[in-house]
Formats: sequence, C-alpha cells, structure tokens
Amino acid sequence: MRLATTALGWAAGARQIVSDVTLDIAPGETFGLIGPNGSGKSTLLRLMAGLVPRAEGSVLLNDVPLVSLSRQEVARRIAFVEQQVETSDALSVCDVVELGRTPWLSAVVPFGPQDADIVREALDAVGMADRVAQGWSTLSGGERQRVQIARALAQRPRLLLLDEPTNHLDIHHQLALLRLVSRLPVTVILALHDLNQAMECDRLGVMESGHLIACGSPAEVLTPERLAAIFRVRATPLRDPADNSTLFRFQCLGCETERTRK
Ligand SMILES: Nc1ncnc2c1ncn2[C@@H]1O[C@H](COP(=O)(O)OP(=O)(O)OP(=O)(O)O)[C@@H](O)[C@H]1O
Repeated sequence: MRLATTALGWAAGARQIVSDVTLDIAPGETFGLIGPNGSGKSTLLRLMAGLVPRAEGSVLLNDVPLVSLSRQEVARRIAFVEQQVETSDALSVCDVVELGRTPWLSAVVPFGPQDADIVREALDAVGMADRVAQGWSTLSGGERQRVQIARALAQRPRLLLLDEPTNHLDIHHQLALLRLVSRLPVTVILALHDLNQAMECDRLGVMESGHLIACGSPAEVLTPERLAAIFRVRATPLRDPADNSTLFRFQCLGCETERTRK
C-alpha cells in the first residue's frame, strides 16, 4: 500500500511538534524513521495512523484520504504497534493476538477456524506459539513486545507502523524481528534508534525538532557529517568483511570535555 503525506503536522498548544512533513512511501517499502529523543517520530507515526485530533495536512492511502475511511476500514489497512501498549491484565497471550482479527469480524462473520490459523501463524512468526495460555500480566517486557507484534501481524494489514519495535528485545529477537518485517509483503514504517539496524531499511527519514530534514537511501542519509550534526556523535564507518556491508562505530561528541571537567 502506498502512503503519501502532504504538509502533515501537529501542534500541542503553541508548540509545533511535527511540521510540514511531505512523504511518499511506496508499496512494500521498509521505511525507517530516525532522529534524536523528542524529535517527533512517534507523533509522526500517530499522525500517519490517523490517531491525532486536529492534525494539519493530509494522509493518503493508495490515493484515498485517510480521513474519509471508517475506523474499521482504517484498521483493515493499518496496524500500529506503539511504544507503550495498554492491554487488560486479565487477557491471555492468545486473547491479545485474537484482538488483531477484530476489524475483520462482525455479527455475520464471527471468529472462525481461518482466524484461528492466522493467530497461530502470527504467534509462530514471533516465536510465542508455546505461550498461548500464559497471562499477559506475567510476560516479560520483550515477550509483551513480541505478542503485540503478533497482534499486528494477525490484523493482516497492508501498512504496518512500528514505534521502536526492537525495544526490550534481546539481540537475537531484534534481528529476527527486523528480518521478519522487512520480508513481509506489506509497507512497513518503523521508528528506530539503532542506526546500524536502520542501515537495513530501504529508505530512511531523519526527524529533527519536528521537521523531516532528510530522506533517502541509508547511504545517502547516514553521512558522518549529518550524524555529528543531528546526534552529536562521531560516526566511523567500518566494513564487515563477511558481507562487505558498512557498520558505524559511535563516539559521543562533547562527552570527553564533560568528563575532563569533572
Ligand atoms: N500531547 C502532547 N502534549 C505536549 N507535548 C507533546 C505531546 N506529545 C508529544 N509531545 C512532545 O513532542 C515532542 C516529540 O515527541 P515524540 O514522542 O513524537 O518524539 P520521539 O521522536 O518519538 O521521541 P523518543 O525518541 O524519545 O521516543 C516531545 O518533546 C514530546 O514531549
């Protein structure tokens, strides 16, 4: 599914949180949003999901304005895994993932065997199939994150929005998740802090103070000069001889002077 935004923005009172974001994301693309803390990544994802009242600008899904769609129509197209998900403590892992099927159900189309298969497949994809009966409240942080991703997969969306999906995950599950989402036949937009992981995206958008200040391939966007200006780090590109890919080693710019002062 293609997602296009025009002059997307949002203000909290007098403070402009996201300003004038115009983007065109192609069907099947994996698009990473990067930027320092508070630069507006989560707010931009929420704007793309149509969750923010009084949004400025527009969002088009395959040329259809998001605002013209009903909640159910949006939920059949977009799944969103936010950073902090409120889920009732009384639910089991299976209940949470089954919630992903809600947009596809109605009084005449109740939950059926096909939905159960989709739920099982989603749990399998995140390695949680053996935990179906476990209570949500008893899960670890990383397990909760994987279950929320399974819920989003069970929704069978055409656009998947993920806000820092690798948070809480151990390194194996971080890499497995990024591989999983990049192989999905859907458009994926994800906010990431790990810039080496961001290198794996098809394209990156860089947020700074609410503005989209750069957009392009990882190699175009992640230059040592930009990383120094935006993230205040010295980024040294290193080459992995295993596959000739580029990795960055980071050093904090300004941290040395702070340490010397102490
Ligand atoms: N409802 C709100 N009212 C006031 N300020 C808000 C509101 N929501 C977000 N902000 C502010 O907007 C800015 C951007 O927040 P946002 O969560 O989008 O940033 P982010 O880039 O996702 O940050 P992080 O990397 O820390 O998760 C922050 O300074 C935040 O405090």
